[in-house]
Amino acid sequence: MTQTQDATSPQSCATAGSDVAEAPVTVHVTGFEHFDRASFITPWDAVRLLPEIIELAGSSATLTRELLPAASNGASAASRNAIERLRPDVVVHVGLQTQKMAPERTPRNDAAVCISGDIGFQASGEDSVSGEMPQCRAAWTTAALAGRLRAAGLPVTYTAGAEQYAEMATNYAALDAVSDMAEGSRPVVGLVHVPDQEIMSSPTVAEVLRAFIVELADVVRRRRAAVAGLGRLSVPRGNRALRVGLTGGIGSGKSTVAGLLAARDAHIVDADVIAREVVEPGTPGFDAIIAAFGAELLTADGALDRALLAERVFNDPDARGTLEAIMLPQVAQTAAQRMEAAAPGGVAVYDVPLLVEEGMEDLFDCVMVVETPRALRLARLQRRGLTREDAESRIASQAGDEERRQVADIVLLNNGTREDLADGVEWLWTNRIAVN
Ligand SMILES: CC(C)(COP(=O)(O)OP(=O)(O)OC[C@H]1O[C@@H](n2cnc3c(N)ncnc32)[C@H](O)[C@@H]1O)[C@@H](O)C(=O)NCCC(=O)NCCS
Ligand SMILES: Nc1ncnc2c1ncn2[C@@H]1O[C@H](COP(=O)(O)OP(=O)(O)OP(=O)(O)O)[C@@H](O)[C@H]1O
Repeated sequence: MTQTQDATSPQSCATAGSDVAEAPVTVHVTGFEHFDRASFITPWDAVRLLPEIIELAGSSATLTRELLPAASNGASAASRNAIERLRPDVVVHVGLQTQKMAPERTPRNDAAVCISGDIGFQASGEDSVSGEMPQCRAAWTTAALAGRLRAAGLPVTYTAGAEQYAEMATNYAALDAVSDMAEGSRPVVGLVHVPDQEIMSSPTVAEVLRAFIVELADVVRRRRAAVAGLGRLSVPRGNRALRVGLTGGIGSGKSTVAGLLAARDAHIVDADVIAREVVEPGTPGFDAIIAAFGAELLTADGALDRALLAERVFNDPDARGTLEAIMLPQVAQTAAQRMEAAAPGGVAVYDVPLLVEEGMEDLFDCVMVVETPRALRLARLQRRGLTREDAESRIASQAGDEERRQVADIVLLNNGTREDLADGVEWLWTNRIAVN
């Protein structure tokens, strides 16, 4: 039979819950002093315009500010120093946008957005940073936050990231500093590139920064609520759609649950659907995959041979990593835009198999995990045409039930009939989703 289960017990923790939700969030924001050309000062101008206290739904963020030297060594040291001294919940580095942008997709808890406007300025000399870029992976956080700011009408583009110059040195110093800290006490690190004030006024940039800080502070609040065992749903979200992350292992029944939620007017975004769109023939994703895996992946009619690609990637973690590095940032970018299209007060659901693997949990107000015994999943996948071996290798490529449970606010056990599942979703909708 189907059972629904809260990962937490909100009623018994009501008092502690309000303490956690209302606790202020500390934010350290830095901006750069002038580079070698005096007019390029927007970062610090905008940072100075930020209020000392930013209102959050049911809480507040308190800001400290710091002017960083433009030289990379000085900026890195100052950044590291501030993190170690202040131990803020959030660090935001604001730097100048250059025309050269390269992927910023670190696996750590950072987020980078770029305010549109290309000023064609390129830092040089001691501003450059040598050494390896941190390990690259999908930047869901980046894409999601940029999507949210854009949905709020702010002039933000998602950028794949920044070149290696002073600002990146600062950001990497911050990431290095936080990765030395114990898990759980690490600040969320955000990076913003802003255009010169001739392109965008400092008050507009400050407004984008404010919204960015609200989103990062809410990531912190949801993480706190989850760690305290209260569930992310306990954090007030203000007047926007409820963001639900729906996940589960392959064949667990996510799409079936998404269908049941759609019947209640939830706005559904499906990662697997987007993952097909971004590799249609003629897309940059398609070209990148052929360049990485070879033309033998083409079918007779010029499309991607998905079965052959599946055979390659689900038996070879390196190949899977290559495919994910190409696809996941694009999937994230589209998904974030679609999630934010949900009306305020509505429910937006992201049906995504790799929520846990990609560390997306704290971006959602609620993480719903569908769990089904392995034997049932194997049987369902074989009915769908996968061989037992293929089904096993896909399951082995994903996180396990225990890892998904660790991040769940709600676990939905799909071990009964479809009617049982529908009853479980009905209960959850009425008692957990609709009441929020
Ligand atoms: C390898 C591909 C071409 C196989 O296509 P196919 O049509 O057989 O499967 P489909 O895309 O419908 O995915 C079915 C299921 O496989 C599992 N799966 C897909 N990609 C992955 C992955 N990278 N890691 C683990 N499981 C995966 C998911 O549970 C998914 O629901 C395709 O899965 C793909 O492009 N994967 C890479 C993109 C990706 O990681 N997508 C996950 C959602 S963002
Ligand atoms: N309770 C159930 N009883 C019988 N069949 C079910 C049940 N739940 C789901 N199914 C079937 O199992 C299969 C897998 O379900 P579904 O497609 O919803 O899973 P999924 O988690 O979205 O899979 P994927 O990871 O491949 O996207 C489907 O054919 C679905 O109709």
